[in-house]
Amino acid sequence: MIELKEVHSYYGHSHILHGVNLKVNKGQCVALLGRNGAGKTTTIHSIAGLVVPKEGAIAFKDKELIGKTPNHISKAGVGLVPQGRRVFSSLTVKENLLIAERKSTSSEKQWTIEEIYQLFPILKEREENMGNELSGGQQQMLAIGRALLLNPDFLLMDEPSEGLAPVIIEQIKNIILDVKKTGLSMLIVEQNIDLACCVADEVIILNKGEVVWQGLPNELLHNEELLKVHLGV
Ligand SMILES: Nc1ncnc2c1ncn2[C@@H]1O[C@H](COP(=O)(O)OP(=O)(O)OP(=O)(O)O)[C@@H](O)[C@H]1O
Repeated sequence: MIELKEVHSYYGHSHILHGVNLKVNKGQCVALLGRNGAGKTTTIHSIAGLVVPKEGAIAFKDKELIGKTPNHISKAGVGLVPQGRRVFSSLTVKENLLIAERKSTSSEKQWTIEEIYQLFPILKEREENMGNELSGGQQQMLAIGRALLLNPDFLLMDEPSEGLAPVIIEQIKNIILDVKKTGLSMLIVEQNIDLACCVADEVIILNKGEVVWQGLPNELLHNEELLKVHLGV
């Protein structure tokens, strides 16, 4: 589905990604973990076209993404649930969803607003509320709903649990599992190791812009050394 080969990304002269290699297969959910500043968001932004890598290759369904605009990459089928949700605060829930609705020519699944409401019943109840009247968890649901309405084949999620209470994180975890059941391929950046290991088929650890470990969630959870050295647990 998507493969990054030797990706090098920079902010100005700061060299952030030092040859990242990773692959997400069709229907697979991969979690990207690492300490603050490891380069997780930069990796996601390099795929979405928000950062343009200077070297390397990103093949998505056999087409090269590097050099394409974020709009082109989105239309090619890559969805993004950004860090901090970024819902439109001065639009209602329904308006936030309506502006995201788009027919896809590539995706097998065509999401409707009604299906988003089935996934998140609370959004239906709040459909006339403004974006800034929602709780953090509800905003996260809206951000995921908006991304799904663009009918992606591959979804990037940047820290979906950030700043949320444990009970809401549990809900988000179940939602990610529900979305996964639809067959959508996903790459999820997370600080919450339990959430990541519960939803992911495979885990990748980044450190200083390089992949330092890759394996199964269970292998990570039983590797105290790895947890301590790279994740500070
Ligand atoms: N816009 C920017 N300009 C300059 N440097 C940046 C910019 N955004 C991020 N960086 C730097 O790039 C490095 C990687 O940041 P990135 O946000 O990718 O890390 P992360 O692993 O997602 O961390 P976090 O968990 O804190 O979000 C950090 O050293 C950060 O300070």
